[in-house]
Amino acid sequence: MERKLSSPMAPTFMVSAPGKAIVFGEHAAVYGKPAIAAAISLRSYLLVTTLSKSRRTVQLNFRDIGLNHTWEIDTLPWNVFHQPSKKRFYSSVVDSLDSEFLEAIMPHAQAVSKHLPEKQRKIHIKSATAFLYLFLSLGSSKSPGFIYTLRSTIPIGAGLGSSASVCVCLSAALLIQIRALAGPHPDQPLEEAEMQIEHINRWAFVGELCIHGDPSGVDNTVSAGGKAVMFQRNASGPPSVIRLTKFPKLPLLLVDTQQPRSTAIQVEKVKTLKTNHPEITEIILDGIGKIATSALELMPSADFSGNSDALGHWGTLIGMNHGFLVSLGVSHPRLERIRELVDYANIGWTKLTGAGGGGCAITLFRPDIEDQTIEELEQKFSAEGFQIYEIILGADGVGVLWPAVFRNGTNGKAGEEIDQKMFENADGVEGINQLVGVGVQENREGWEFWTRDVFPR
Ligand SMILES: Nc1ncnc2c1ncn2[C@@H]1O[C@H](COP(=O)(O)OP(=O)(O)OP(=O)(O)O)[C@@H](O)[C@H]1O
Ligand SMILES: C[C@@](O)(CCO)CC(=O)[O-]
Ligand SMILES: [Mg+2]
Repeated sequence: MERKLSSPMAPTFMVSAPGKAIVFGEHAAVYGKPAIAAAISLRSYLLVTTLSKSRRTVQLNFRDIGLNHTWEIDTLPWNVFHQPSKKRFYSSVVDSLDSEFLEAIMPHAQAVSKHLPEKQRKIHIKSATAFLYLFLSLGSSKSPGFIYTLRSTIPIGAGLGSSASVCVCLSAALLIQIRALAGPHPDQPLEEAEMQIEHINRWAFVGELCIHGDPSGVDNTVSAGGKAVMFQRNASGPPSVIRLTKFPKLPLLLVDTQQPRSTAIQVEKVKTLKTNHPEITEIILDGIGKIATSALELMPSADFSGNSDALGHWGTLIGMNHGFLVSLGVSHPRLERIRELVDYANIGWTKLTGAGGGGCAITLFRPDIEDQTIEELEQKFSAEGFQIYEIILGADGVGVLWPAVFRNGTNGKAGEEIDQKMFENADGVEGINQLVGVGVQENREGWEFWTRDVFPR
């Protein structure tokens, strides 16, 4: 059965999904080793506006990367996607990309931002490809016109799962539009909510495939489900995912090198190393997996507040994990500089997080470190051009604001629509958070999440 995207009368709505920090196991996760990751309080927000019946266009307005492109719905390659032999039904499990689909999309994705320098254009093409693949897989040629406006507070290409959070937003929005999802609502049975998260997650993975090449699926899994997970890819079938209900409250600092890089390229680097030095690389990847397993074993007994033993064990594992990642060639001099500054001060353990090659590092502080010592370190980071993020681990997963109206009158009149221009023009991260940030208590009103609070913050 083919489902139609919702009618022209549908109200404007918004979806949101978090970024993530991988605490243990990046890169090894691609090769089926376990990884531990947590959703963070930085998020992406996608506003979906339905156009009047006569305007049959779809507009992708991805403000953070300066992408704004409109396609005529009738000119998109629906015939290729909807061939009887290939039709991807809304409930299918898709775990690889179809080369014929990609070929059909390519001219439409490449039509974006023709006049930009190659590097920037590549970013646009990746996002447009992910969008078109999902839109054509899930939507219908009879679709009314839409505008998809996206803003994110997650730095792009910094290892914090920006791509996955965008893909989760796109997947959730499209599945809502074809009415393949009920809820979320507060009295929804847990099992039903979990199934819907999984549905969103699977299509988000397809988006990640368009952006990354060979993603393990850990980023979209933790972004969709929120909180924290132990994730392990299986040789066939879906990955094994354990939701971690007792994730410790960690004294953590997140530092961005501001050195951009692409996850796909870093993953490719490890692949080449594995081809050239299969045995040694396998030992390293296996070692990383053992670290994640060991960290998980420590967790049920770990009360990290004031328990220096448990904290110290995790710290040692963080240091070892980083060492292995250095051996895989995915660190960067700027990441090593962060580690060096923390090591000199002897106040904690540092590892890169995400794909490396730049991007972010996490530092776990030793117990009883004076606030002043941390402040001094933060000043050094700022002076050397590093950016510090304050994050909370264990954030909510994907959520919906339906309809997208202000509930309490803090930002606009209660009941007034969050219109596209207002959202588009929100001033930077602060402006986005003030307008719609679900981390801001007043803005949470009206948002519904499929995830439940499994551990206290
Ligand atoms: N806010 C955004 N707007 C539009 N596209 C985005 C946005 N954030 C990420 N993307 C897309 O995702 C790509 C970056 O993904 P990439 O996987 O390289 O980095 P990341 O997801 O931030 O880091 P990691 O995968 O290591 O956690 C960009 O090139 C762009 O195509
Ligand atoms: C580097 C990697 O392990 C994590 C990227 O956040 C890639 C992946 O698992 O898809
Ligand atoms: Mg990514």
